[in-house]
Amino acid sequence: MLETRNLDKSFGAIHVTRNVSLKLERGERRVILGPNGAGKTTLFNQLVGEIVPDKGQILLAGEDVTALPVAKRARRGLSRSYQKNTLFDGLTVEENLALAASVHAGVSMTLWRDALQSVQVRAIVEEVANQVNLMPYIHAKVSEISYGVRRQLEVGVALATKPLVLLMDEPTSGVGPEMAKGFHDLLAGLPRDLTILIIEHDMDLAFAVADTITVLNYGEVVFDGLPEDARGSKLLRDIYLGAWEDA
Ligand SMILES: Nc1ncnc2c1ncn2[C@@H]1O[C@H](COP(=O)(O)OP(=O)(O)OP(=O)(O)O)[C@@H](O)[C@H]1O
Repeated sequence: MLETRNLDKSFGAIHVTRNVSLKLERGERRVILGPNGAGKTTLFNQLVGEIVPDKGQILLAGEDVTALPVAKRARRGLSRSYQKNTLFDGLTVEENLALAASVHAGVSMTLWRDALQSVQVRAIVEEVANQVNLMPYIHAKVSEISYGVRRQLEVGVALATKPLVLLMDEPTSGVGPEMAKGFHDLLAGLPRDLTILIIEHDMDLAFAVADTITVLNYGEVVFDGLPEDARGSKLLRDIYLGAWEDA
């Protein structure tokens, strides 16, 4: 569903992505691990089209999207849930979801309120709000909801575009342990045919949700395989996981 072939990127003398080849099957949930500065976010930026790779290819559902700009890639089904806040504070949870859904549904709007008049948009909003447990906050303004609920809404906004592939950059950063556990439950409730790629620093969460794990170091893939093999690998434990588990 999502594939990179020999992706390579340098910023001047810094080689940040080194010959990265990944292949995610439909419905696969993969976690990307790696120390600070390993090149995880830079890889994501290339996947969504914010950064152009120097070499290599990116394929989405079998089609080469390497040259496509961000918006066109998104329309093909690649959606990113941002670590930075991309919500409209003055609008309600429902309205934020409706705006994202209207883009997918191709509903034309002269006013943002028009989005909620569409039956198709309303159906997506309801479905997504249930999936990410936002019903209790549906009429609250974004400025009134907690940080943790905002993070849920960011995932909801990404889901409302009905993606084939969802990219999440540290979805639990800055939330407490209880919220992180809630996020695990949230992921468990998402459609099994949705392909998900997550950058995650919380090791427990990473091992709990991942079908597969990729470890990056200095921009290079140093491990690609099953979580149980990542846990069992002495090299990885010593270099990456050990240090984090002891922290
Ligand atoms: N636009 C840029 N220009 C120059 N160097 C950059 C740029 N973006 C990233 N880098 C460098 O590329 C390297 C990889 O950064 P990146 O943010 O991708 O790592 P990361 O694995 O996501 O780290 P973290 O876990 O801290 O978020 C770092 O050395 C960073 O300083």
